[in-house]
Amino acid sequence: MAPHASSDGVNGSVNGSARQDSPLFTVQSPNVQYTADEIKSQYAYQTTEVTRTADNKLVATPRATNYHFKVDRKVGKVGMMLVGWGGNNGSTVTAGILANRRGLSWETREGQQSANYYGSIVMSSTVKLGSDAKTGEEINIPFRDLLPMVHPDDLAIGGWDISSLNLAASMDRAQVLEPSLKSMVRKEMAEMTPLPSIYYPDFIAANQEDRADNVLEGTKACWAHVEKIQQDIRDFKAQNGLDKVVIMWTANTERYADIIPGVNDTAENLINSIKTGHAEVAPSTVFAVAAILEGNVPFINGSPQNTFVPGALQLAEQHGAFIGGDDFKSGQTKMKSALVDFLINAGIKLTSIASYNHLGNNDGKNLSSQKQFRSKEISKSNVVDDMVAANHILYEKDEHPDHTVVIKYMPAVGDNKRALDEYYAEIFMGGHQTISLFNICEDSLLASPLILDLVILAEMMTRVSWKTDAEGAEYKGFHSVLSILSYMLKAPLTPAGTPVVNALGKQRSALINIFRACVGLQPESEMTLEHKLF
Ligand SMILES: NC(=O)c1ccc[n+]([C@@H]2O[C@H](COP(=O)([O-])OP(=O)(O)OC[C@H]3O[C@@H](n4cnc5c(N)ncnc54)[C@H](O)[C@@H]3O)[C@@H](O)[C@H]2O)c1
Ligand SMILES: O=P([O-])([O-])O[C@@H]1[C@@H](O)[C@H](O)[C@@H](O)[C@H](O)[C@@H]1O
Repeated sequence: MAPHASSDGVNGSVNGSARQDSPLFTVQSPNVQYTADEIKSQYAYQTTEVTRTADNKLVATPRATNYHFKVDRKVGKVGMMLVGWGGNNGSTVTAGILANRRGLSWETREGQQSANYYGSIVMSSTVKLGSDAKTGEEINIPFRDLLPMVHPDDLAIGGWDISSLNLAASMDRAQVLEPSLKSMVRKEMAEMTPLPSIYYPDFIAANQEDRADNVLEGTKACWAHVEKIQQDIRDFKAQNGLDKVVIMWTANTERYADIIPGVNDTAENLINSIKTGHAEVAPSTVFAVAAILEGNVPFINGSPQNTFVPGALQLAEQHGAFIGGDDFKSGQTKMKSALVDFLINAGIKLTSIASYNHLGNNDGKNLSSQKQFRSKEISKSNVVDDMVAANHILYEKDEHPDHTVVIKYMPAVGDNKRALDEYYAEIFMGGHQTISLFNICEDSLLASPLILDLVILAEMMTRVSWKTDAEGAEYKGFHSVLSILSYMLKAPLTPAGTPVVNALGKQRSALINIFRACVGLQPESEMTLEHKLF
């Protein structure tokens, strides 16, 4: 088959094909074995265990835990199903894949523009592999070459929307892409039509009702909805000959669901609540349950609502299903998670963070409703907690900077969100530093690459397994909650009882170093002793 089968335009899907794995590098080590199908590694996980003495002194003890990792090298054919496919993000990421797949370039006011995957950590960032044996210079490789990952060009694309517009009309409605580019993908996009979806009006803003003309019967959860979504997944897989599907929620932000004992607090209660049509089960939770029960269908929540109520979390763990979320970290918050990390680690005491933004797209329209805004306010506000808590020199226990989040809907600016931030800090000897940022984020052009990274990395994790050195230990998958995805998310979901890390640098290092461990490589320490000890 050609590297990328042209889109066959089947409703709800666009065909793709698998790309074979030809590694850019191999690791020469007794701890790493390569076969045609697998990479197996033995890895000494180095940590430092800290204990406290009776007189409150700390004792640090190096520890090494041996793990065995196994990577399935066969990527197979992968599909991405977007909930909210007809939205700004959904139509933009779809056009982006088509343009890259065909190697398009188009005329803009600034001249000729070629398709790219800028903003994707997988496709457009590099990582340090090591140093040249002869010259000592850094050797950096594309992130995507760390492990055999699906190429976004090869993704089959499908999904659902409560709006019936085909993807060409959705692309026009989004007003994100250049007309010259749109004209080049219009025909293919026009052949893509979102599958009808479930619509429970109470969970999104009332101002969304005018686009809800592609909805399944029923305005609250029912088991038929779960079964219909599962059938849609199976049909999509069959139509495209897929080995795997990843589902991404990029539909509107929902209000938070109340956590109600007996309703959504356990897996059993949640399933029963769906079966009995309880009104407090959100569409996003119904999609998550359908994906979890379908099996081997990772479900990622790109929006801030609490899709993963306790019952959904328990169900995912019971089924060993991968879930991840919440809320793409695309612009204002991504900048914040890097800047706050830098300032506090530089010993500068942030005392106030004011984050305002206005935008004019449909996301902004939905967020103009208080309940939906509240979901976003929560995800945008918690992003500094871990960095503040880590520095007890600057902050007393439970002390934190003032932090406010304001979002206004201003239709005129469309998808080109204006983010205005002020960071106010105490510095040496009573001084103050004020950092004022004006950040025009083209929201969908920043979020679309994150959708690809989340899908590619979630699929990658379905092909990674691990075991300990224990006698008779069996390989198994990572925990159901994919906290490894946190770099792309504002409010990273983590396994119960584990810490939430928002610092952008730590998130990226964790992702890279776990992938390095899969091929038996220790983290890059950046010590470069070879340049210091001679
Ligand atoms: N930079 C960003 O764009 C960004 C960043 C972080 C989070 N997000 C979140 O991503 C989501 C999508 O953003 P967008 O700009 O594409 O918004 P959008 O409003 O353009 O698209 C959302 C789509 O979801 C559809 N929809 C709503 N309810 C649905 C349902 N139950 N089933 C299927 N489809 C449904 C709508 O019809 C719409 O087409 C929003 O929740 C937003 O908060 C976006
Ligand atoms: O990722 P980020 O730029 O901090 O946050 C964004 C918000 O500022 C914006 O108001 C909202 O509409 C987007 O969905 C996104 O959540």
